[in-house]
Amino acid sequence: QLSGTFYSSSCPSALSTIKSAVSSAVSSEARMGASLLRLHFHDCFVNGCDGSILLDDTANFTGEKNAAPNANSVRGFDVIDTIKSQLESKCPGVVSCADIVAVAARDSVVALGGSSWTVLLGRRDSTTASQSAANANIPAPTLSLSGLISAFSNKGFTAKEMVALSGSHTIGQARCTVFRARLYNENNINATFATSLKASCPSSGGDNNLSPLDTTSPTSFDNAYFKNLQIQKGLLHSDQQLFSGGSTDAQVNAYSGNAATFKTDFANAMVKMGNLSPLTGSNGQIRKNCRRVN
Ligand code: HEM
Ligand SMILES: [Ca+2]
Repeated sequence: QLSGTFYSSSCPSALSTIKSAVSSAVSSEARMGASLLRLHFHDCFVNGCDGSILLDDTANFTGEKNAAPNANSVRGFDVIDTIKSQLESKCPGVVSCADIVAVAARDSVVALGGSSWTVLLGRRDSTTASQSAANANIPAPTLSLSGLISAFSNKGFTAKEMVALSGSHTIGQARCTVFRARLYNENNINATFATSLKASCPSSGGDNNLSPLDTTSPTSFDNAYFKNLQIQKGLLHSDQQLFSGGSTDAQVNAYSGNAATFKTDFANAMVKMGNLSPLTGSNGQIRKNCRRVN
């Protein structure tokens, strides 16, 4: 139902406009590429890729921005706003916020060295958002391997696709508060790695201090994340679960040994993620401002 050429006559410069804005944001701050990728994930896993995560809370509306997985964590909203205002001047009322997020995620991965994919377009924007669905559907870093497999299976993904998508953690940062318990309570962590992380993530305090999810190459979309898992250098509990003597060890080994396979499988899984229940036709709307309904 979505189509790669959806804007080719209604807004021919849509894709190039998004690409330039993402390139410039990522050259000012490489981490922004990671943040934009995550924004698309957290949009799509909550009632589909409909821009719901972009809606601001108001006095009489509670959206997803303050859900537990998003609060003080998800970022990139200003970049999306900049792109939206550029597109509203070029082609008013045409390009949805949900599509901007989907294209920005792809352009971010490419800007940091990942493989490209064709983003199918034509998603429309929601007029609602669900904090409770965000809390329920976005996987937590405390999940076990079976919990991770179920969370993705609930959205139609295989365990193999879950491993590929988790390879997103080859870029970006995480706050001390989400990995502290792993540093201080777990045994399947490289001792030198744990000691060095403890310097910026004390047993109490420093909750917002950041560490890279991929200690080797946090601004390069490569397969170093999987190599780190093999030596117990996963940052999150959930990361290390993928290589912990269970059913996904073999896939981690495969991606660790073959970066090209990882990048191809990742790109294919991203197309699938981008197809999660989009609003099309006359459902939803094209927001003028991504932060509020029209
Ligand atoms: C497998 C289950 C997953 C869990 C449990 C998980 C959890 C997390 C957590 C806890 C953080 C750090 C948040 C913070 O410090 O506030 C994070 C960051 C990140 N996640 Fe995931 N994630 C998962 C899958 C994914 C997927 C599927 C994607 C993308 C397709 C993704 C992309 C990212 C990126 C790029 C960052 C870094 C963001 C930044 O630096 O701004 N994650 N994730
Ligand atoms: Ca990397």
